[in-house]
Amino acid sequence: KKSNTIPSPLRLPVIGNLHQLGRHPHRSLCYLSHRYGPVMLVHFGVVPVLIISSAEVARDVLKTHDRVFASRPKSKVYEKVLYGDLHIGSAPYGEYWRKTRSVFVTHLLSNKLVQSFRDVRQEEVNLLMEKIRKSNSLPVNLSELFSRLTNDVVSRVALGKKYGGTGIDLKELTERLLRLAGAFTVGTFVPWLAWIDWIRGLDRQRAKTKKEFDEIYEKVIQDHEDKDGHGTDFVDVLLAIQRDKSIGLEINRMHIKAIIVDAFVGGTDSSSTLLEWEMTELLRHPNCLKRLQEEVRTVCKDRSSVSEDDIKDMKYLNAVLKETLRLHPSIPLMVPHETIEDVNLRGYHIPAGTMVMINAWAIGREAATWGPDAESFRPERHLNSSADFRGQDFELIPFGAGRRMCPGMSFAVVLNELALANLMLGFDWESTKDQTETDVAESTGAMIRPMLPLYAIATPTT
Ligand code: HEM
Repeated sequence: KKSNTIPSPLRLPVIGNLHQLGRHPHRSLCYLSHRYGPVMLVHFGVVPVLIISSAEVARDVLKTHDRVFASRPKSKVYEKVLYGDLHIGSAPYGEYWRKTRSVFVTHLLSNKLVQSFRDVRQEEVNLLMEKIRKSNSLPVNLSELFSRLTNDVVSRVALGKKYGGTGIDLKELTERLLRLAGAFTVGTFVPWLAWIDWIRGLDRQRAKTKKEFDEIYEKVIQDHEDKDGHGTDFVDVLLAIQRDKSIGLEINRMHIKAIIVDAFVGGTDSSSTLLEWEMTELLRHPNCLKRLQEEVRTVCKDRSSVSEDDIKDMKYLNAVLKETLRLHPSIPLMVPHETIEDVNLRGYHIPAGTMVMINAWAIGREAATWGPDAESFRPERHLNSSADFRGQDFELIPFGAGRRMCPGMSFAVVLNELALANLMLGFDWESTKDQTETDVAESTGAMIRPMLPLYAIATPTT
């Protein structure tokens, strides 16, 4: 039977392998997988977690056995800080998840709708450029500006306006929510130590934040109902779906709030983090920065801004995006999956109800696929390669793949490319530090951004 036992590092009583995870579990699990293989069982406290660390096995999980691996583990944290299983990201595989996800994809994030918010994106990117221009070549905090950009775009698309100046700071609240949702909770993995979370005050903070969120969204929905509008923002569309029961999904206020939170939680930090990593890597690699600027300036000769129509001709821009997503997937361990029935994976028996994590970070750095320079930032590698992040190529899965793949990918990519291209056209860039020192140290948590805020000096080109 030995050959059928899933390789697993030795574990300690009570804490299992938690002591081996360190500050950056995606890195520690990657190193462990070099020893134990791409299918490895570790224990987070008393909870067994299957870790997948190669493109080949990810294909088996997300394509061959996609349905079996398509559920999510139940999360007490989601119940305390968010709306539990009502979110698309946390709902177990089943009828509710299928229908809500279909609403999200066809009614909120269809290609047509993403296109219809084109003016919103262009206006917000223009505002970003304006703010940078005002920095007068002094160091500017790009992390803060990128976060403002993605929050404002999602806010306008989802809620119809930015809610700035109304005493409501959705950006601060979303950041707090993400921090609390991602904070390590002892009780999740060692239930009889849950009192530690209580002493740390985590439960209290989560309840408080949830209440604040709930009150704000209540007000937002009320505003929309009072207007009785038939607009196109997410709340309008969801209220219309609530009235018109023909799509077979009964939704109430809690569902609407949960879906709006999905747009904020899914679409703000992950997108601003991507811009931060792109600029971090470009500042560290001035040759790549120069090549990208040349491409953008050639395509947009004599113009002061880049439009979305110009992007399709920018091959190097797309290569920079892919290379950044390969080395710095915003959510390196993706969102945990759970098996809905027993399955045989590469000769190992995986029981129903097993938590599964796919290490997209490790997969993006596999030397077997990406070569000996897998750790280097080299966008050129994508120019003659067909590998894409759209869920068909398992060596590049920053948005996941299969049934649970990120439904917001197109939304994120179009804003990202527009913003980055404009930054390249409008400014010359200089790091505030020696280029080799520009920091690639990572934050902690489920979402990995640069540990320190990114500052740079921008000199307008016109
Ligand atoms: C750079 C930006 C983004 C990245 C890197 C990203 C990445 C991911 C990843 C890795 C997953 C989990 C996939 C899996 O479990 O297999 C996910 C799920 C999800 N994302 Fe994104 N995402 C981004 C932007 C967005 C945007 C803009 C939205 C919405 C406006 C969004 C909404 C969601 C939702 C709702 C899910 C849950 C899907 C489900 O469980 O069925 N994401 N995303």
